Amino acid sequence: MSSITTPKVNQGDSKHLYTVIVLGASGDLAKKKTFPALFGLYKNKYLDQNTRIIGYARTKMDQTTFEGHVSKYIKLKTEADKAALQQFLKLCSYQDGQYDQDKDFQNLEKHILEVEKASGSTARLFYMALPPSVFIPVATSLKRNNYHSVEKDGILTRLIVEKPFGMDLESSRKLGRELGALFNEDEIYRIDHYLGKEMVKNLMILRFANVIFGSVWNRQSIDNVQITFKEKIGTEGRGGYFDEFGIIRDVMQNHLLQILSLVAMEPPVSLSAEDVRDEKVKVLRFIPPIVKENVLLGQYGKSEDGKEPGYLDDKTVPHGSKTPTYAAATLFIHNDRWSGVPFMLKCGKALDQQKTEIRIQFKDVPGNLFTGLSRNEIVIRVQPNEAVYVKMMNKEPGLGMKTIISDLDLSYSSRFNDSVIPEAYESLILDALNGDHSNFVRDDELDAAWKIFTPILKTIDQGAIDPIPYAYGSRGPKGVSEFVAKHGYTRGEQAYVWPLHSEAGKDATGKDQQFKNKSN
Ligand SMILES: NC(=O)C1=CN([C@@H]2O[C@H](COP(=O)(O)OP(=O)(O)OC[C@H]3O[C@@H](n4cnc5c(N)ncnc54)[C@H](OP(=O)(O)O)[C@@H]3O)[C@@H](O)[C@H]2O)C=CC1
Ligand SMILES: O=C1O[C@H](COP(=O)(O)O)[C@@H](O)[C@H](O)[C@H]1O
Repeated sequence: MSSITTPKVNQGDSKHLYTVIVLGASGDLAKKKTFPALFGLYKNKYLDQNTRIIGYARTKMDQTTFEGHVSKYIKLKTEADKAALQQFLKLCSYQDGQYDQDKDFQNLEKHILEVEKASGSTARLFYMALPPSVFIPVATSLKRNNYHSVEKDGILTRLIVEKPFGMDLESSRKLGRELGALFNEDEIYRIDHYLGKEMVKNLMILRFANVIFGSVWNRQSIDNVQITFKEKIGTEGRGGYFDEFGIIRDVMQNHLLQILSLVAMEPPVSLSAEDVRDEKVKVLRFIPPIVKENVLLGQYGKSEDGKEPGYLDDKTVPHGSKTPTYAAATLFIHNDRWSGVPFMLKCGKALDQQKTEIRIQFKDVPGNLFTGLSRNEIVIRVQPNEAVYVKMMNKEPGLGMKTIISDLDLSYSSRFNDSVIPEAYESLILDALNGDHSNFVRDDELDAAWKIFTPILKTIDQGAIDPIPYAYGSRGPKGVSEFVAKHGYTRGEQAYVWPLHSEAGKDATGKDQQFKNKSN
């Protein structure tokens, strides 16, 4: 049985023991992602057992309430997990304070110093799980009251920053300038949690460690690429926040574009963070801004049965808002490898299913030896049910020479069933502790990304594109199939059913359902 690569066991930066300070510790992100990820690392011994965790936020909480908050989303499967959580909570403490008061950050400093004295830690990782409005005030207060350097005091400081990194090119640059005046680029870790997902991290290996993929990864062989993000849930509970941003800023400009850059970049000189990020920036700079003609927007309404509310039914959403909850956009990369190949990014909320996938569709087979062929596709399923499958034509078993569509299927659940896939946040926090920037967004990468999206976002913000309504729980707005077809995606003549590798996937005769497919 093969095993997937697990992060190297490293107790943080080799010579440093960390105190992790979570700012915004009372919030949603901290409770749903940050604390569970820190616990996951602790439990699996990727975090030094002497690491200390301090929460900081405005809400007043005693230790018991804080522990309840830390534990709320931690899943405990075994008795050993329960025991580990009790040990983990002993490492956690909380301090309340405002986000713009020096005296409160001085109190935090006293708390950190006490913790450092007791644990012997020599490095601080500040994790900003905060809304963008307090981002710079907090960074300024930290720099004034809690910043140390290895050179001056033997203490290392690192800062993890969460998106959104601005609203457009201008605001992102302003944020970058203000943050850059406080911290060095090598102290900043901008999180795009999609870069911590197993299948996104797998992209470089698939591309650059397989000669069979490497040699066809270009415009000569590939017809079009789709990167799709679908969520079943709507904006429930965060409509007010979401309305300021819309789906393009929420998902497409960051998560999907990061995936695109890994799919499309040239091989890096080495796996070093700077070499990888140099290539990602380079490919983004070959992409001109998205034009209106290559965009389709949607906004969800009530579900067909009327049970699920529409986006505009949310009282926190401004009346008559045109904010898109669905977007499809086609980008082109004007370089030798990709010229003319459409990269379609699609994302939406309140859709028929949850999935994130990369679908690389190849050109038609030249000539007319066979008819009714479907195109080859490489599909990389990021989530759920991680998989890589290659759709290909095969001879239908039996007498005759009929073709049938089939697949080479690498489903992680059956191939790597003894391996645990780490949560994206676990992987990224470990990288930050280890000082590895490869899977974090560099400032010039951000700049290149905003250049692609800012003009179309301005057009959308002016209300110049009406979103097409779609029902909650549907495939998206009418026109999506035509949109992808316009940019070259062909569904093929043969119906394709995945046999599922289970009894449910067999028909009455015990044959895989796949063989019931109609072929030429
Ligand atoms: N290892 C694994 O896990 C494997 C799983 N499978 C599963 O088998 C099933 C079929 O796989 P696959 O061949 O890749 O998918 P299909 O080719 O059936 O369809 C996928 C693509 O076509 C689009 N699409 C779906 N329905 C329509 C429609 N009615 N009109 C136009 N476009 C449509 C989808 O778009 P959109 O998503 O945007 O709606 C998507 O881009 C999937 O559920 C897949 O996950 C297959 C092989 C291996
Ligand atoms: O950043 C975001 O991502 C989530 C989806 O993340 P996932 O890991 O669950 O796929 C999305 O729901 C949210 O709107 C967005 O801000």
